[in-house]
Amino acid sequence: MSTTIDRETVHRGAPSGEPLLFADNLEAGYLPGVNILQGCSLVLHPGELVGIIGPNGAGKSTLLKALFGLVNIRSGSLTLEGQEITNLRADALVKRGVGFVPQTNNVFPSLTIEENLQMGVYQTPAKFAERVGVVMDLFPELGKRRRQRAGALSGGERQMVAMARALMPEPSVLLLDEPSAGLSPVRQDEAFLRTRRINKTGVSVIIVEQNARRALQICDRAYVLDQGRNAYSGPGRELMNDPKVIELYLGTLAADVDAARAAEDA
Ligand SMILES: Nc1ncnc2c1ncn2[C@@H]1O[C@H](COP(=O)(O)OP(=O)(O)OP(=O)(O)O)[C@@H](O)[C@H]1O
Repeated sequence: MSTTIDRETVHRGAPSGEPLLFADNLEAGYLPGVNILQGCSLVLHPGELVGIIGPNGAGKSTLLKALFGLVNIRSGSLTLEGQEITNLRADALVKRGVGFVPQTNNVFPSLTIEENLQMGVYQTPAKFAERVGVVMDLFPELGKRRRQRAGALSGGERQMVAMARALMPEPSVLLLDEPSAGLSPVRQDEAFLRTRRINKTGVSVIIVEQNARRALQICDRAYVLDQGRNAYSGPGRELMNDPKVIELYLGTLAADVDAARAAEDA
């Protein structure tokens, strides 16, 4: 395993102290001999909301899946509270307090909302009664519809069920894969606000997002990935205003700014 990474550069703006989750120089991929992650690193400190942004195919979702044991890590290491968890299976990670919300197929459509939440604590069913109230407080919209099948819900509602299910076992770390994908602009805003609200309850969050501008607005810090490597990192608002990041990765933001300036000048 290479240890040549300049931690200061790769994790710019990160708090000092022991990270909750530390991915160090990960190499990972799907096909033999083809690495999608080519030395990615990331730290998440307690209470942080950290974003992963970057162009299509940069490896953002692959990094998240590697953190959750769904893609084999070939080199590098992953620790949770200082304990080695590299390549632990997803069910073992859930037991240790890691939750994951996939981008698609993230609910059991034939089950009711309540049954979906029960699946979230299938390893510790006795926790259901205690946790369901806490989670429903975060998603009051779901409380009124507990007996409705998840398959009959809108995309935004399914996203809520998926987040609620992942929160049922009381994770310390929540991994979210593009929670705004496929939602209308209003629903996207709600998904970002909800993510922030979950984070404020004390859950540390890593969010992968295509909508880089909105992600940077809510994140404490973010990593920009490019071709399976760390390209930039820093506080969300700082990255939003970094000309290099705008030019290379926030094309839409640059276009928005240009359009706004043009409108002001007209
Ligand atoms: N199951 C898979 N099998 C083989 N290759 C895959 C698989 N999933 C993703 N890839 C490849 O891995 C690379 C990175 O994909 P990934 O989904 O991690 O990127 P991303 O940054 O999340 O992109 P996007 O924003 O488009 O979702 C791509 O070249 C993709 O084709």
